[in-house]
Amino acid sequence: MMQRCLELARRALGRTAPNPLVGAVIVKDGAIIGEGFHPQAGQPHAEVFALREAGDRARGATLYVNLEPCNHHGRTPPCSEAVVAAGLAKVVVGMVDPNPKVAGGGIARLQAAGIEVVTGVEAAACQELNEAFVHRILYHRPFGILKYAMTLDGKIATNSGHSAWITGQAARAEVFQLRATCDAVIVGGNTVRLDNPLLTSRQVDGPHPLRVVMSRTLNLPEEAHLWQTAAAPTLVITEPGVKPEFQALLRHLGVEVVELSPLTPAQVMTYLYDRGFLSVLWECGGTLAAQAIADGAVQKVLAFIAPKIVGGSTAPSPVGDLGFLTMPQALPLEKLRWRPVGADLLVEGYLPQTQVSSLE
Ligand SMILES: Nc1nc(O)c(N)c(N[C@@H]2O[C@H](COP(=O)(O)O)[C@@H](O)[C@H]2O)n1
Ligand SMILES: [Zn+2]
Repeated sequence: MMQRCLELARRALGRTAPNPLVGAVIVKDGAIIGEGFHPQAGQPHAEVFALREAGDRARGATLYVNLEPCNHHGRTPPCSEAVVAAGLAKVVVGMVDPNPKVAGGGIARLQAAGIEVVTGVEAAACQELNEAFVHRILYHRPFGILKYAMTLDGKIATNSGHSAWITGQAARAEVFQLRATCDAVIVGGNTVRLDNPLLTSRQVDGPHPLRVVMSRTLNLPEEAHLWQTAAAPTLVITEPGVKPEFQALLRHLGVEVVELSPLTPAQVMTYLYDRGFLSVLWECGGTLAAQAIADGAVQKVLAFIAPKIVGGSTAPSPVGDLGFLTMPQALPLEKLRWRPVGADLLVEGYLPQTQVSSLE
């Protein structure tokens, strides 16, 4: 039943920020009598949809939900009260809500009403599904994912800068899917100049991430796909007073332009946090990727590795200079996983939070 909750919750991937992904199932006499998921911030919570479907049959039933029912008045009223009012006998919870406004209060409210509560069911899967929400709550920043594609000899382009395509169709399809789950995708000016990317999820009805360009100089081509196609919203972040005429042109083309000082990954993440973002995908070149890592703006790394060798002594690599001089300084990835994607290999891992923030 908890797996079913996670399946329902995933239907809203990429659409709930700043809220978590939540699914709920109500079971009575071995049969599902109500289901729901949280579709979007401002909309009812998953539990409410499940309770609505179950109606009066919810009395004496069991609710399964991957996140503790809320116990506060936010954009919506507390689910704990709705669960108590509906007369449920038992609630099975995947994980406690790290939101300080909830943080065990929902469970305590249910128990005080005589409802049996079981917690920690499929806890690891529940934590992983909402890793961005948890990170946002704990660190007051969106969850950063660095994704890159490289050859087996560690190059993201040839000596001359040519990079299309390193990986095959299956890996590229997986990246489109990944973009659909993230709230923003960030590149630097160099990527716009060299690759002219579209940065959408390629899905007809979206969701698409907000496409963010960090550019100190605004030396960007007027004809870039990002502003010549209305495929998804675009935000250009630069420093105060840079090229006001080009800024005006971008705004005229429907691009949002924001000035930040200093223009650093840390500052950009704080800005995106304030806008309510949960997850940010770094699809940038090596220089910006290194800055993002050093600023603690990357929590997870997704490396697509193509089984080919391109060579080249000046061919770029995915992460630029981190200022390390000895191998023991290298950042070890944790919770490593790998799997084939078509003819390529995807390696996933997490940067240790303490080690990275000590670089700041
Ligand atoms: N248990 C649970 N189910 C859902 O469907 C949810 N969206 C949440 N979210 C929790 O409540 C906060 C948002 O409240 P409002 O949507 O503003 O009322 C969110 O931060 C989570 O703590 N929980
Ligand atoms: Zn709720």
